[in-house]
Amino acid sequence: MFRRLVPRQTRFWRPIRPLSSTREYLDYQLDKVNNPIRVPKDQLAERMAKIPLKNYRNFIIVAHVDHGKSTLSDRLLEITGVVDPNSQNKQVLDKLDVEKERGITVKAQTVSMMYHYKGEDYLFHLVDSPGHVDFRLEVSRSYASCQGALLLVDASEGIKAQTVANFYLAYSMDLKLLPVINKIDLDTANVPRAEEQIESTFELPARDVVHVSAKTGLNVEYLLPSIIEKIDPPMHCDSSASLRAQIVDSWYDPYVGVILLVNMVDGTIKKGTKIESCRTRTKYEVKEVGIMYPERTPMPQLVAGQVAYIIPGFKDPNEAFVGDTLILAGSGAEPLEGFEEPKPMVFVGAFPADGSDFKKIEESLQHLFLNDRSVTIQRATSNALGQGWRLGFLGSLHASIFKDRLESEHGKNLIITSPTVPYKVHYSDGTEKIVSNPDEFPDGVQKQKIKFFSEPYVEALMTFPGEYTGTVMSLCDSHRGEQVDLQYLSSGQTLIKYLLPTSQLIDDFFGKLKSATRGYASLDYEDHGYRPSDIHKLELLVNGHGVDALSTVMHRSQIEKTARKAVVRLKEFLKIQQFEVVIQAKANNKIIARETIKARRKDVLAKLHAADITRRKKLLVRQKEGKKALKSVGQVNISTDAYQSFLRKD
Ligand SMILES: Nc1nc2c(ncn2[C@@H]2O[C@H](COP(=O)(O)OP(=O)(O)OP(=O)(O)O)[C@@H](O)[C@H]2O)c(=O)[nH]1
Repeated sequence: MFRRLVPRQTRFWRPIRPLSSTREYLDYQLDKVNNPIRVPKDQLAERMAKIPLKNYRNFIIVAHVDHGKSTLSDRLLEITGVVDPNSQNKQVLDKLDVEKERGITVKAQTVSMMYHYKGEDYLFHLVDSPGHVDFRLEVSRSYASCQGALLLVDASEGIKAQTVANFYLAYSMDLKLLPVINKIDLDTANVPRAEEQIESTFELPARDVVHVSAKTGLNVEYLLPSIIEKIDPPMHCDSSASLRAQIVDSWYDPYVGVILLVNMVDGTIKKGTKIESCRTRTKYEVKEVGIMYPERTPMPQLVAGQVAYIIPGFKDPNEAFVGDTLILAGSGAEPLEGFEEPKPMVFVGAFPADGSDFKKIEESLQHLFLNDRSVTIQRATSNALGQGWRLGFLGSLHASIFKDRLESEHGKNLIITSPTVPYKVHYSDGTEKIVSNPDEFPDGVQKQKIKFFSEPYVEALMTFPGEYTGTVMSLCDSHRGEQVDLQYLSSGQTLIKYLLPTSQLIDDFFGKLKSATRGYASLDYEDHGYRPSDIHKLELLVNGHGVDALSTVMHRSQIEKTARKAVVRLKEFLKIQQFEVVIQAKANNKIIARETIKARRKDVLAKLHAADITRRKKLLVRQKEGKKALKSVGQVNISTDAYQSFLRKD
């Protein structure tokens, strides 16, 4: 009889605390027969209200990119009945289109689960966090509402750079770590090696490691008892104290306006509660409260220890501040400590192709901003492109994802300039200025009062198979890198640390590293401050007029090659003009490269039969419309397409 209770796939099963003996494992299986672990949806509110704080578990899943966080979340949601295992809805927590398209997590998402174990109900709040370094801030904010973390490691890849970085972040925030080895179903899985790495790198005992396959679901259900046993409840929270709820995330819904995800630290909140923002001192009356299950599910009230949503009933995204504390109106309760402010590493300019779209695009930028507080937005003006915005991002993946989100909404209506890093200008009188718009970078006579320039650096940590050591070192050297550390690990991997200019990192350094190591390298980095540098502005001129939106700043060693390439590319995209056009690249008051486009007139009617009047009119109207999409620099009209093609990476 016992044999039937133990599924065949449990040949992979090994003692997992708290099921550390066969006896306990069988008890668990029998208990499950009598007490289903799933809580029926119609009993949710009633049973949730009775769960004591000691039965709450708030945890996050952290791992290197692609090690299976979102897949594991899917399985946990299925086991606890939050989603139907037969539904086609995969990667439930990757909600943004860009996440589904690219298969990566960009936003941390929270979901609640209820679970019945050994005669008691438990309430879990699970956070699926992004793995990529660019989203570190998003991860660290999510940590604030968690007491534990599942540290997921791919059985065939082992520990990678971001596993290490995420481990230290979680460790520094005092989270209880539960090591999990995933993808044990793969032929290439090497569980003993991954265990050995977890033990030697993180000093987490191998006997605590749970082996799972998030894809097939193997062993995933045994993670839930481990979470209960190993991760502490949020005992610092107090539902009898005066309300204090911290805003963890926010997003916009066209029907109900702004929605806030809050970490309930103290007190309770329900529909009709009058709340106050500690930051703006504005008061609101709560319209709805509830949990993410995985969609918004209204509840009669929220209590301390929960991570859940509230609808405060306002529509202006600018009123919501992540990190802000909400208290009972007029209670005077002390605000909670806020979050670290985002520090943008990459900037781009964004301009509407047609100036009349400015208001519409600005509104949608604000909605995107509401959902991604790591972006900074400022209005900016360009001589060539008119009024637009300067956007700041945490890294190049972050920038490219935000750009995708904007482009999918505004398509061809937006021109986005090349990414740049914030450079520093040090003046002779001791003052400093950060310049994040290349066009504002001092040039020519403006340089007289300047002592020197400096540029931001990162300390990059890379891991890859030992055979690529030489290739990676020459890649780093050719990107102005400076070696800091080199270690050969027992697993046959090399770990190196380099100081790299951030400008080099954002120029698809990771892509180059991946192709140099046939996809095996992993990269992590942290800010390393500014270092003096021989940097200059490279300007593109069309018939003697500077095209400010195409200016870039770079190290002296790159100027000549970039200048030659740029004039050829711009010539290619400007193509047909009605008179001769001279394209020049200028740096340090010197023309470095030049191309000329010979005059040519395009006759749209050339191939048309003289009598075909309607067709003739149509073509002339189309030509007129085409001209509207042109932006004029000096006497030369540059089409939106030409800007977009030039600025697109080849
Ligand atoms: N064979 C196998 N594949 C898995 C398993 N778990 C996840 N995968 C696959 O690994 C890939 C990455 O999985 P995700 O769940 O998207 O990984 P992630 O860690 O959420 O990725 P990011 O959010 O981008 O950091 C997908 O193709 C999954 O199908 C597993 O247990 N076995």
